[in-house]
Order: sequence, then C-alpha cells, then structure tokens
Amino acid sequence: MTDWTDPDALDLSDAETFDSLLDRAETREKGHFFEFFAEGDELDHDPGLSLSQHGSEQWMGQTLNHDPAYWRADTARERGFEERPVHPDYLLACVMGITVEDLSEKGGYFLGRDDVRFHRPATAGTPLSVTSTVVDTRTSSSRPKYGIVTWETEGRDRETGETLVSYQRTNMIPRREPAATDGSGGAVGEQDAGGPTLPDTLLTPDGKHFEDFQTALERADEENAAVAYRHERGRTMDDQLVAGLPLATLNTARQHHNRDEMDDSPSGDIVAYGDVTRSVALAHARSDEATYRERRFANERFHDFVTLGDTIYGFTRVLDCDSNAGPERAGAVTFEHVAFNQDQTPVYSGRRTALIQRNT
Ligand SMILES: C/C(=C\C(=O)O)C(=O)SCCNC(=O)CCNC(=O)[C@H](O)C(C)(C)COP(=O)(O)OP(=O)(O)OC[C@H]1O[C@@H](n2cnc3c(N)ncnc32)[C@H](O)[C@@H]1OP(=O)(O)O
Repeated sequence: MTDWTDPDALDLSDAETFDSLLDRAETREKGHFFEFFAEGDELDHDPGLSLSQHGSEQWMGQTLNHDPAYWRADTARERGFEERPVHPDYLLACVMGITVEDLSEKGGYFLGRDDVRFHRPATAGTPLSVTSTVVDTRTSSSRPKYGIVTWETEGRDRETGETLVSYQRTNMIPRREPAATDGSGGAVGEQDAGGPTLPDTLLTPDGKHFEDFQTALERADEENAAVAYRHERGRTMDDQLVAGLPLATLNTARQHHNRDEMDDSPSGDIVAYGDVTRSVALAHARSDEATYRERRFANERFHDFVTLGDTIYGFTRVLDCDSNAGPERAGAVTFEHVAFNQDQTPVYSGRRTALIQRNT
C-alpha cells in the first residue's frame, strides 16, 4: 500500500495537481496509426494464444452455436473428424484477435472480410502462429480522419506450421494527421451498390438437408421465386458478448471494452466485435440446417454499429447448390446471410459456402 505520509509519494489528494501531472505526461502508445502501414509490409503477431476447449465452448454457448459435433467426441467422429475440433467461428476469432494489437488497436472499425478459407480442422491445445501482409492502403475520401487498410492474414498451427485459416480483412484506421480530401466520397469500388431486387414470392426449404435446399431452389426457378427466409432466434448483446468474448480471444480493440474512449468516436459507445455479431447470425442460420462442414466465406461486410442491448436476428438467401462438391454424404450450398437488429437494420452480410448433410 502507498504510504501517503512518505514525502516521496505522489500527492493524489489534490485533483488539480494530479490533472496537471497527467497533462504533462506522455502516453506510451499502443497500436499503429494509418501512416504506419505500407503495401507489402509483413507482420508477425506475437500474443501467445492457444486454442482451448473452454474458449470454444464459451464462444459456442454464448453465440448459440450448438452443433453437437463441436461438443461431443462421438458425434465429431460420426461427422468424419478425427478428433473433436474447436468451432470454426472461434478459430477465426482467435486468429483475428491476435492480430488486433498490431493492426487495429488504435481504433477505427472492422469494415469487411473476403476469401475466408478453412484449410483444416483445429483442435484444442493448438498454439497459434499468425502473420499478416499489408495488401492495400488508401485514404478515405469521406472520412479524412481515417485511412482504409486491407491485410491478408494466415493462422497456422505453431508446432506443425500447417495453415488452419486464411482471409483478407479491411478496416478503417485512424490517421495521425487528417488527410486533405475533397470530401466527395467515391472510390467505393468494392462496395455493393444496390443489388438485385428479389421476386415477390420467397420460398422456405421444407427441411434442413441438402436435398431440401436443392428442391427449394429448383421450385424457385420454376416459379420465378427466390429461396429466402428469416430465423426465429434472436440474441441481445450483453456485456459478455460485447466485451467478454473479444477479450477471451486477446482482441484488444478499444471499441469493445473502453467506454470512456468510445464516447468520442463515430459510434459514441462500445460496439460488438464483428466476429461475434456474425457468429450469432450464423448460429441462427445453422440451427435451421444440417451443417456438415464450413468451407469458405466471401464478401463479408459490417454495415452498421451493434451496441449493448441490440438484438441480433438472421435472414438467409440460398444462392446455389452443388451436388458434386464434398463427400458422398453432403453437398455444397452457398448462402447469403444477413444479420439485422431489432429495428430491422442490417448490420452484417456475407456469402457462405458450407457442406450440408444429405437426407440419406
Ligand atoms: C474494431 C473491430 C475489430 C478490429 O478490427 O479490431 C470490430 O469488430 S468493430 C465492429 C464491427 N464493425 C462495425 O461496427 C462497423 C459497421 N460499419 C459502419 O457503421 C459504417 O460502415 C461506418 C460508420 C464504419 C462507415 O460508414 P460511412 O461513413 O457511412 O461510410 P461508408 O461509405 O460505408 O464507408 C466509409 C469508407 O470505407 C469504405 N469501405 C467500407 N466498407 C469497405 C470494405 N468492406 N472494403 C473496402 N472499403 C470499404 C467505403 O468505400 C468508404 O470509402 P470512402 O471514404 O473513400 O468513400
């Protein structure tokens, strides 16, 4: 305990003196501003996270990802896994969590991710080794205080060197010095403009299996309809989801746990980690399908902020069925998933290809 009578102790009893002390002290910074990143730079991320059963179960339980293959060894074996794997959403969040200190701790928001590939299942106890390469940096023309950076990240098993998951992610990153722009916006390039108008008739598959999705798509084709439906479950964002799950994956982004700093940010409050929002919406979708394996994600976008107390629901459109992809017992289905809040505002969208079990 501090001895306040010690003549060398700081005098913290007088608020003004302490204020002036803080004003004079330099802050030892964490994270990097936009200007730090240059195309081609490679970064090795050092935090020492190993995948854990507890972490995976905590993630799955809280996000409603209740697929038994990730909870029970016998079901995992029936589903063709050698050992019970950790959940792929948890794996992805851990790989990204480790990168945050180097890439995005300074602030800004996670805008989107592309080309997410799961190379092999990962099991509890696996230590991670994660590296990123800067693939693009550009000035934001609509927000001069920020730049936009895209990195390619690869998560590997630190012991065997095998790649587990890889992806490209894009963030807004604060600039040390605001840029001079004409404020006209533009350079949107990768953003979706509009998109298709769906037909009036929306069909729902009769069941959870590959054939159900395939039959629904065939019917939609004949009837000039689309296969698109909502999921009943919702999940309200509480402290455990907003701050607890990202910190459990070593994600140090202040956006999720520092209300004081976020008070003066575009969101005005802490926001949910994009990977948590996404995982909740995917859990709603997976609860209405017989998932066999996750394969890949593309065109993931975070459209709006999710704050404490928001409730996340899911909407799914079925885009394609491929009977020849995957093992005999499953076919590949490509979905477009949308997470939306209690006001029906979309907060996430992404394309997902998963293997779905056949009926027989
Ligand atoms: C921090 C973290 C993890 C981590 O990392 O540590 C997180 O989990 S955080 C939580 C998840 N996240 C969010 O909660 C953000 C939700 N989102 C929004 O709330 C709005 O999106 C906005 C307020 C951020 C911006 O909204 P907005 O100002 O209205 O503007 P937009 O025009 O949409 O985007 C501005 C510029 O980003 C360009 N842009 C957008 N998306 C992409 C993309 N995918 N790829 C390439 N460029 C893109 C756009 O092209 C424009 O570029 P220009 O400025 O040059 O025009």
